[in-house]
Amino acid sequence: MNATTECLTDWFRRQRWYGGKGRLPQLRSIGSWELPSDEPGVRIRTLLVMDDGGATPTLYQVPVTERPTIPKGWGHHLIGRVGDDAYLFDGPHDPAYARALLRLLTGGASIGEDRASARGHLTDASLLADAPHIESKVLSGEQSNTSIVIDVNDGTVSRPIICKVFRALHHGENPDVVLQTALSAAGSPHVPACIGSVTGEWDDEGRPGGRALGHLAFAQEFLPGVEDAWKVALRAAQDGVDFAARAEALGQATANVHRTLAEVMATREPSLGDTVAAVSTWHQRLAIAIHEVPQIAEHRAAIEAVYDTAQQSPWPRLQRIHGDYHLGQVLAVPGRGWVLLDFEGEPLRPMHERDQLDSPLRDVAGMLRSFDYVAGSTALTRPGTSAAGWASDARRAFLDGYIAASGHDLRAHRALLDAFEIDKAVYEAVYEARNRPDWLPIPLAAVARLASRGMADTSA
Ligand SMILES: Nc1ncnc2c1ncn2[C@@H]1O[C@H](COP(=O)(O)OP(=O)(O)O)[C@@H](O)[C@H]1O
Ligand SMILES: O=P(O)(O)O[C@H]1O[C@H](CO)[C@@H](O[C@H]2O[C@H](CO)[C@@H](O)[C@H](O)[C@H]2O)[C@H](O)[C@H]1O
Repeated sequence: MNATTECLTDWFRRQRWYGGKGRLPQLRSIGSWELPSDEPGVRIRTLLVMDDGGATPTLYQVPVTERPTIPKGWGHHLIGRVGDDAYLFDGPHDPAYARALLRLLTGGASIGEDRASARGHLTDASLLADAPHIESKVLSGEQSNTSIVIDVNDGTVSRPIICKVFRALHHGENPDVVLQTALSAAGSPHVPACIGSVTGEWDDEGRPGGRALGHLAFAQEFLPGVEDAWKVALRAAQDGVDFAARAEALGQATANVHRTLAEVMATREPSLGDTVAAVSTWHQRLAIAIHEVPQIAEHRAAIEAVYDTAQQSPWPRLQRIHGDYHLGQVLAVPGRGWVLLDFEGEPLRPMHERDQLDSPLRDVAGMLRSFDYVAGSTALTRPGTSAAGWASDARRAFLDGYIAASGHDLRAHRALLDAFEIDKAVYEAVYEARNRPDWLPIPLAAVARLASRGMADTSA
């Protein structure tokens, strides 16, 4: 371990994006590259660091800057001291890194060495002003990656963009970049306009050819001062404000996004092999969940009966979908409507499963669960208040909007939709047990309700 990697170990544990939660990382350098700096005395590097401490190794992207002094107010971005005369900082918080990243992205050049390198890809320059003056800051909040909001200003017009720096890296295209770039290029108003991305290549002994290739960063239009749909919906539910019209519009936006994805990317009729594989994934997930959350076991037989019925139902065409769709992934943009974000898929699923064709019903079920979460969270945080009626109205309106805009009568796929919803609630039970045990009752109640209601009930 070199001095830089050594100084990262303790800092890693405190990072929101670090997957090792509470465990000491075992770090190993895989490679690095240096970005040209426009500030004398400042060195800008991106390190690729493998953590071998978990059940499977995880590769992280760690942009760092080195400065001879600690600028005023920068103490909490300090990673440590390297050598006698340099301090190491968390790169995304350093404007010199933000400028260098933007130059890489727009320049289209490749940078780096044999072991690891990066290349910029500019897809739409229209959102970037000429000879820009740039200010940057890292978006606060619970994020699995690190997003830098960069204000690009040509002296007259100021336009913010957001550049998401992916932290955990995987071989293969990142669906967040691929799907939003495709939707943006097709003119969809339901995603932020895309500006470009950075891809990287690094040594990976486990892969044929010994090399891996994946996305490192993604730049989009930033929509300032907007709220996400979770906040908007929660406030409406708690204030007793009807949400049906907005839920219906969200159903329409979802159907429009699915339609555009089906037009510009591959689709196929599901084969028997596809449905068998999907149902087997539900069963595997159920088995893992019962192991981690034993309260689910009493519903196992009823859940498996729903899965059996779903297996025999007709399945709609497979296509690319959002993959981890919930109210927190949607922005309410005044004058534009609902804008979807974060097409990276469920963080607890391996990346190679997330870039496959999938059923659009997975997204529909995800959002139905999210309305139920609004009611569940209201009951937990405001004892004595019920938003159950609000949630069932919102669920119904969302389905109505989706059906009207897509022309697909989802209620005819009721058993299948129930199966996807149970699968999501089972996933949520594991997610909550690991991350927010106080919220576990929300998905557990849904599992019990959905497992017991059978297929006779056709209400939303
Ligand atoms: N283009 C954007 N405009 C405005 N806010 C955004 C934009 N992209 C992301 N955000 C904000 O950043 C948060 C995290 O973004 P997300 O893509 O979900 O990142 P992560 O993959 O790290 O979870 C969002 O919930 C939203 O509040
Ligand atoms: O946004 P992420 O990709 O990190 O998604 C994960 O975290 C979500 C919680 O932030 C989790 O969503 C669950 O809680 C939401 C309320 O906080 C609720 O609206 C969702 O319906 C519910 O699934 C998501 O499952 C998880 O993958």
